[in-house]
Amino acid sequence: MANETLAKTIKDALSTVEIPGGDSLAGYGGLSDIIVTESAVAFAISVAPGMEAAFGPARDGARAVAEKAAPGRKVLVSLTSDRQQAAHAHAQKPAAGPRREPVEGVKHIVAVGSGKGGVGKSTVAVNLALAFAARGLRTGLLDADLYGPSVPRLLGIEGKPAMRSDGIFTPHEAHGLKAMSIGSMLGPDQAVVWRGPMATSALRQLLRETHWGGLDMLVIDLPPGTGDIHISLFQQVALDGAVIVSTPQDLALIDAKKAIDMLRRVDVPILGVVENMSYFVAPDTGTRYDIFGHGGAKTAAMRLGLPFLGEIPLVMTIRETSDAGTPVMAGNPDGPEGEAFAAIAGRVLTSMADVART
Ligand SMILES: Nc1ncnc2c1ncn2[C@@H]1O[C@H](COP(=O)(O)OP(=O)(O)OP(=O)(O)O)[C@@H](O)[C@H]1O
Repeated sequence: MANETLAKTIKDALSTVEIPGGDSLAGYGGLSDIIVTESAVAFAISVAPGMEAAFGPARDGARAVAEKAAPGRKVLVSLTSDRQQAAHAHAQKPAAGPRREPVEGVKHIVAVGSGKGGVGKSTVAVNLALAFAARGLRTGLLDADLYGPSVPRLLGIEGKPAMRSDGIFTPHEAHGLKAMSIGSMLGPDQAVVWRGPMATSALRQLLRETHWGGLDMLVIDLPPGTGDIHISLFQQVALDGAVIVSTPQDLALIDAKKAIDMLRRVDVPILGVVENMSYFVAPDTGTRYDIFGHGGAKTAAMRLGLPFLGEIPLVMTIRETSDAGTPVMAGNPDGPEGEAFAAIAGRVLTSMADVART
């Protein structure tokens, strides 16, 4: 069935779902558009603050109806009270919110974030995960970068993950990692239509409705910047901490500081800062050039009292191997770039142990 036809079928079927007050969900003003992709169906139900519990049965009913109408697709239904979300996002210090729950079958979770896009956050996240795996840790990678999911390309994975009959995903496996990407749930250019609450809910379900199968470490590649998705993730998931990736340029550092500020406000331990594209190594001569004012992130980390985790040079091999779906840590772990990532992974583990002690 075409995606638009299926969206209409689901909308019609929602007329059988009752909301508090006795009306049907199909006619309710707080129901979002129904987004249908090849692998997923997503929609949001916005309710007035305080009405979440009352709408719980409607959400469950809506999910059941949509699952019946769209067998084989993951159904993501978010129930949100928009005003509260907005208040959380902009409050000086967001409320601790609901309990921070561990993820079943996952011992440790590390998020990788950046102040802005394009600084190499996904590249660092993937290679960091591979470096953990190389140390013998059972490692997973969750690509939460809704607006530029790059893990499928970086790991060379294609298609949607398998889903069990109970709706739980079986993650992809690549280079010894278990991997899930929000990208495999979206069609091309679809991120923009996923409103904040819907994206948040999709992410929560990806995290919690995947059979990770016993992991020592889960690395989450966050979307760039700071927003509702981050805050809701930080409020709901027990993270060991976050790694911030920045380039040495002043502007990237200003944004990185904003991300650090947000993490502090939501009480997420900051494990340290990685400087990516730290210096340029000429491919022909191997000569090193500090063209971006190398060292900016280290200085910033020291000023902010944060561990500096290491620097990664700007080298063509990193880009080429990533584009080919075999990141350096998978293809050439003993080369200089691989060693840099391995050293950073070691410092992240030390930092996690330090945080756990305090
Ligand atoms: N150290 C590096 N040397 C050379 N190229 C790099 C390096 N780090 C990242 N790149 C390249 O820069 C581009 C952006 O990297 P990446 O996708 O990891 O950034 P990002 O911060 O996750 O961006 P976005 O937020 O847009 O997803 C990619 O083409 C990647 O291969």
